[in-house]
Amino acid sequence: MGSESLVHVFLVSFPGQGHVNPLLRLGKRLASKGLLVTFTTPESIGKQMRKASGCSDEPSPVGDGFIRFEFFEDGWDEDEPRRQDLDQYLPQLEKVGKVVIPQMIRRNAERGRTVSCLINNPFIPWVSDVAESLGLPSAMLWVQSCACFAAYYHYYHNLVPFPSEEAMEIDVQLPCMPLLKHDEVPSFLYPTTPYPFLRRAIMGQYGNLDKPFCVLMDTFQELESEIIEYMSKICPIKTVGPLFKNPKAPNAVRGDFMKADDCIGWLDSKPPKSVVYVSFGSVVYLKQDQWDEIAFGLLNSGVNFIWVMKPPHKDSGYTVLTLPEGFLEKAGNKGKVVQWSPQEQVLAHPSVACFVTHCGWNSTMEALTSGMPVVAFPQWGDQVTDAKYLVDVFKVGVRMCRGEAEDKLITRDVVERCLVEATVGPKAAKMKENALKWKATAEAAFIEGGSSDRNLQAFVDEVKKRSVGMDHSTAGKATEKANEIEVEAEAVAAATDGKED
Ligand SMILES: O=c1c(-c2ccc(O)cc2)coc2cc(O[C@@H]3O[C@H](CO)[C@@H](O)[C@H](O)[C@H]3O)cc(O)c12
Ligand SMILES: O=c1ccn([C@@H]2O[C@H](COP(=O)(O)OP(=O)(O)O)[C@@H](O)[C@H]2O)c(=O)[nH]1
Repeated sequence: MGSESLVHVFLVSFPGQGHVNPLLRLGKRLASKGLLVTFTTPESIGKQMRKASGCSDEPSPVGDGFIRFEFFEDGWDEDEPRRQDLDQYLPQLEKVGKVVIPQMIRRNAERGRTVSCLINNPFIPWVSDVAESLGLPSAMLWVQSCACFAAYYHYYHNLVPFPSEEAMEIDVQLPCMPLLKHDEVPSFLYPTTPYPFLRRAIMGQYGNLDKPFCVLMDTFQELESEIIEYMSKICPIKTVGPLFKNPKAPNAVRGDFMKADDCIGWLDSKPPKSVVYVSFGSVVYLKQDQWDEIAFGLLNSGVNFIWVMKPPHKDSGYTVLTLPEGFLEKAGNKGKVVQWSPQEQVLAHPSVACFVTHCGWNSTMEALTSGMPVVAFPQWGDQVTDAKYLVDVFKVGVRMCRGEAEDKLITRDVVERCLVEATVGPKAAKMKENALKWKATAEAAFIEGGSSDRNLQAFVDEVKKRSVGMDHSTAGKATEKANEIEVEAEAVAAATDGKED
């Protein structure tokens, strides 16, 4: 069957690695169940994805369906530094997206690829408005834990007290969740967060939560059962994780912004469970003094290690981190420093003993599903909550810090102690045992007939059902509406021409 005759879903992603990865993985899972999937995000990132991962606009076969990429211009010059400022960039994306997404959908319909459903991830809630205005169903993929979803929900609706300027250090009790200490609540909710724009970006989604007919989540029933059950009564949640596992399409299509450095050959040469993998994800950037302590901690502990040292974005304002003098020589063949790693492969490798992680939700799911114990080094946002769960609830980790808000230098001795604790002795063995249990539970969820697979199938069936109900007049209406929007946009562009800075 050609890709034209398939039900077509259109995925719109916020341009961050931690957002693209889970949405693209969802796209691959949907394609493998027989849908045509178009994935879009701004061209600024599209360019990087094409170069690093070979993403193309030609449909690639995935299982019974296809996936293709179609990027859009966000209206700013290639090297516009304002992209680093979300308070400026998010409104720009919304302004442009509300015009260009309907145009893309119309062009697709004209080419025989009528779109049946729009799916977005957080930070771009206006995608549901676009869907609504076109008469299309929409869904949202939540890319953090259900626990964090619940925390933000209760904050947004003022359902329980959160830390405030009057009472900074209060603990937070949410239904069906362990008590969160004040610094275990997603840190964007602290009154003192240095990232209020990320709080606004997340909260935007809650203002629009009545629009998507389904909230998909990259978690699984058995991992967060009580809170999933609780929140399911309030929101149309479907857990579909771990999304990075796709039995029918391993690794074919990827969305990395940077090409991964090869380190698998090096890992192959190391003994089983002898390597510590250290990565802080795609956005966290530590300070130089902390970096130095980690470097010495790694050297002093004598472990083998792979350490990801991602260069900062040129407009981020961060100064490039350096390694202590003589570090690489001292580490010799014991250590490998890379700019970007093939993380899924690294976590699956038998030589790796533990993962020093910033506890981003993607990394958290990848670690659990790979049966990998962690050393938790959270910084901000959901990371501090994920760290609490990894250590106290899932029991697969040791805690190395409590987050950036603590503003505490973690010394080399502490780094060394945590590395030893996570790799040798009875505590390490127990954590590994727990991690392997999570791996098995995750596998049972994503294989055919598991909880996540059933939820995904139910979602696909629902999209198909709605697309049948959506006769040509609805599709025609979407095209008509897109035309109207385009005419309006042209008028707006003409009226504002030359008036913009
Ligand atoms: O890419 C960004 C940007 C950004 C800024 C400018 C620009 O032009 C493009 C992007 C800002 O904040 C982020 C925050 C993120 O938090 C991360 O989001 C994940 C998914 O929500 C969580 O799981 C992780 O813990 C958390 O670290 C992840 C990101 O990818 C980003
Ligand atoms: O060297 C690296 C570092 C990270 N990742 C991937 O980048 C994503 C990071 O997402 P996460 O939610 O963990 O953190 P964020 O970058 O959003 O803070 C995960 O899927 C990782 O597998 C990777 O492939 N190579």
